[in-house]
Amino acid sequence: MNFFKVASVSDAQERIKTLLRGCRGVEKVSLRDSRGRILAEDIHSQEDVPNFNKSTVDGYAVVAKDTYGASESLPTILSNIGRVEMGEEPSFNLEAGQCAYVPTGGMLPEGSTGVVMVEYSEELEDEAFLHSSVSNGENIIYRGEDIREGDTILNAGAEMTPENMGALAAAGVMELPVYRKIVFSIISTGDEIRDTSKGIETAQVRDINSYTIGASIEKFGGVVDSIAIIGDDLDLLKGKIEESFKSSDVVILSGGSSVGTKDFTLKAIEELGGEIIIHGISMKPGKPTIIGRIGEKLVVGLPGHPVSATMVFRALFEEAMTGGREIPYRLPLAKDIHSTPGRTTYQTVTIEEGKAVPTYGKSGVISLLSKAFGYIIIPTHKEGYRSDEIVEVYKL
Ligand SMILES: Nc1nc2c(c(=O)[nH]1)N[C@H]1C(S)=C(S)[C@@H](COP(=O)(O)OP(=O)(O)OC[C@H]3O[C@@H](n4cnc5c(N)ncnc54)[C@H](O)[C@@H]3O)O[C@H]1N2
Ligand code: MOO
Repeated sequence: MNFFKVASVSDAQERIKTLLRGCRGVEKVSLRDSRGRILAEDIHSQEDVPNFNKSTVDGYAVVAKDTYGASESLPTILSNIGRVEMGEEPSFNLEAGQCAYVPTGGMLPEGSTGVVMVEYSEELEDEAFLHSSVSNGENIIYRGEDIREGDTILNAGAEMTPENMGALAAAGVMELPVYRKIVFSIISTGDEIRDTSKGIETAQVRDINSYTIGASIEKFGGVVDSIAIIGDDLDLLKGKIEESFKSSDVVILSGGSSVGTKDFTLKAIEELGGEIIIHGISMKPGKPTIIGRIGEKLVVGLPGHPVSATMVFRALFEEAMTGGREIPYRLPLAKDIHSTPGRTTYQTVTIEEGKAVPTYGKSGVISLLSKAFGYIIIPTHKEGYRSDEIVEVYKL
């Protein structure tokens, strides 16, 4: 393999980001179906939330000043002028010397500046004895206090979390523009690869990569359109890539990226008229990675080794697809780690007694990942980390 163009991890990430942007259209989805989607435009509120002054307690709406000095032994006595019903506008206003019963969430009569909780009151015919004072604004949410008409509720790029969905629901935004999900096809290559629950012959291997990559695509908000296993046959591979691109934005290949005589990924991209953008990344594991394009579409050849394929996919696509990485845990290291100079090392770790413990294994061994808690990234220029240094651990 000619690694004369080996790229840094950050170069490769930038290329992927740019290429994915080209595939990203915008579509409208209903608020109910928006969880996990990324907003394509800022969303402004067309209304005040709430659209009335409301009580946050069951109690008596008052002019706060009237209650000043009220206590258990010396109540304020106010004229009780009515009851507010939930969901209804009160038919009266409140003036000094008056109070009115308002349930939690009920609309306050105009003139109210506080609400005394019901447990500090006694109602006697058309009067209420209030045994506690309230300050101005106490127990009230004012019109527009939550969201004001014209406010930006969410910015473009925001992820639609349950909480963000709540904010849009409050303002009645029932349909929203989100980025279209990126559509992927996965092709696992190799004469030895099988996808079956039945027995396999000696020297055959069960397909792992379409599972790890497929699930990662969905986790990062993409769609898996098709999955195929193709033997080491250049024409079959070319045909499958062309077919996949009829309905996908990105084709992910695994295997066949290294130097073996049957490693066809490079040839397939070139013979389909594509361009090789990156061949080789200074990353460990995952050096023999290929990034190419055929027209506007992106083709990525991941190394066949399952640990490498999974880690490279995450390194290249997580941020580009989700807009950010999850915040890492900051933990002390249990022992020294040495890394390969000139390569960004993705080092798996477990956690024991609050410390990150590096775990080692070959990149063909998937249990290295399934047993790990997460990984740390050792930058190219670092030779490693010392025991007890604080490191950032990303969860797998
Ligand atoms: N002479 C050299 N040999 C290798 C080099 C090198 O620089 N010089 N690099 C090694 C590294 S590092 C990696 S990573 C692999 C990458 O090889 P390929 O991308 O060509 O992958 P394959 O040879 O097809 O497969 C490698 C290994 O992984 C297994 N595999 C492949 N696909 C799957 C799958 N879908 N599910 C489960 N396992 C899979 C495959 O059976 C092989 O065992 O090259 C090294 N060699
Ligand atoms: O890059 Mo290989 O991906 O180190 O195992």
